[in-house]
Formats: sequence, structure tokens, C-alpha cells
Amino acid sequence: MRIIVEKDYQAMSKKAALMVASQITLKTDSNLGLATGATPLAMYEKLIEMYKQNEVDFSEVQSFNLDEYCGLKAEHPNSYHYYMYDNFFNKINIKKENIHIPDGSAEDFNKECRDYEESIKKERGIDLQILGIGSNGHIGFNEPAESLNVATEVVDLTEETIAANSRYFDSKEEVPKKAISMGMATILKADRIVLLASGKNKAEAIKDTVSGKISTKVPASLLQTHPEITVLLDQEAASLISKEELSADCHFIICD
Ligand SMILES: N[C@@H]1[C@@H](O)[C@H](O)[C@@H](COP(=O)(O)O)O[C@@H]1O
Repeated sequence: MRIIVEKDYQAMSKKAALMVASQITLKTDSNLGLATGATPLAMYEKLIEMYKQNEVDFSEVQSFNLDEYCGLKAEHPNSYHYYMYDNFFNKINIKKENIHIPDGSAEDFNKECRDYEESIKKERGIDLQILGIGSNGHIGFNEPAESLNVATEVVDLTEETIAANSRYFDSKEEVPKKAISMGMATILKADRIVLLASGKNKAEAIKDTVSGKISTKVPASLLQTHPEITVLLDQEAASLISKEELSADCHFIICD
């Protein structure tokens, strides 16, 4: 595991954008795994700027989103479809047919999950997976539990996640109770993974993610088993990491 600590959210986002751009520069037809939430917003903004400056070309890129709420149509302003088009896809030259997001309005959710998993396999897997993290340690919508899903499945959202995500809805009651999410193996099969976290409210989850111990109660801690994982943080999110607890092969890099 490589942990990189940047000064603040903007510096973290710039580095994340550079990592995505370098992936596409090295492999123009990269398959990107993408995340939603507030955390990657500035990374998307910086990638849009780089695209406008002709520094990155998305014409051969395929994208696979981590998750989507069950019951929300693509045009619903709180759907992850809407978020991705509004914040990123409408502003770059990615081809519509290369965009993959689970369909939250599918008639048969189980079939949708199987088809989604299959579509990733068909395109030979994800080259670079971008992740955010819930304050309870979830990645995608893989919530803390006794056991975690291997493949893409329908999941029940925890009360904590519903409360946290209600900030984007008019009320807590409007937040869907279920979602389709890539499973842990779907995520861990990516060639490279970059986990982003910013702010004090992620510090506890990040401490548990990098602690040298693995628990299904902190789904992100399983990332420690991945050979190419970078945890890219701002100083606040990194503030509770204790260097003594990190595993011996962990690289800890602090940038000014
Ligand atoms: N399913 C998403 C996650 O993929 C995301 O990482 C998390 C954190 O979001 P934020 O970046 O807004 O804190 O929120 C949601 O629950």
C-alpha cells in the first residue's frame, strides 16, 4: 500500500486527476472504474480542464461506475447516472456507448447485477479504479457486515449511510434503502486502485483502512490485500494514522 498525503482537498484532487490522465496516456483505451460522492468532484473538474487543454483524450476510454441507487431513473437528479453526466461525461469526449453504470430502474435487479458484472469481464476488467470511502468504511456500497459480497449485488444501505447521503436529498425518507453495488472482488480485481479521502470526518475510517488489520466491519481495509493500491489523502483525512500501526511494506509519502 502506498499512502500519499497532500496539503488539502485541491492538491489531493489535482494529484488524482494526474493519476487518471497518466493511466489514459499510457493506455488510451483504459477501462476506468469511477466513483460518485462529493470527494471526486474536484478531480473530475481538473480532468475536464485537462481535456479542454488537449492534455487528455477520453475517446477510447470505457467507464464503469461503482454503484447506483435502486429505484432512481437515470434522469433523477439524485441518481448516480445524473451525477456522472452532469459533473463529468457531458463535459468530455467519452463515447456514450463506452459508459457503463448499473441501471437503478431495471425491472429485474438480479439480472442487472449479473449483466453488469459480465460487461466488466467482457471488456477485460478495470485498469484503474477510483474509490471514495464512507465515514463507516464502506467502498462502493459495500457496507460493514459479518460477510461481504464477492460480485455486483443488490445491497441494503445502513442507517448511517442513509443519514450521511440524505444531505443530497430533500429529506432522509427520500433516500433509497437499496442500491446496486460492485462487490469486493469486482473492486479488488482492478489492476490499480486509488482511494480518495478528504476531511476530518473520514479520518477514523482511514485510520482503520490502513491499520495493518483486515475486517469486514471496515470493508475498505480489504484494500490492504491489493498489490497496487494508493490511498490519496488530504492532511485532515490522514490525521489519525499512526505510523507504528502500518504494515512493514506500506509506503507513507507526505507532500507539502
Ligand atoms: N456510494 C458512495 C460511495 O462510493 C462514496 O465513496 C461515499 C462517500 O461519499 P462522499 O465523497 O460524498 O463523502 O458515498 C456514497 O455512499
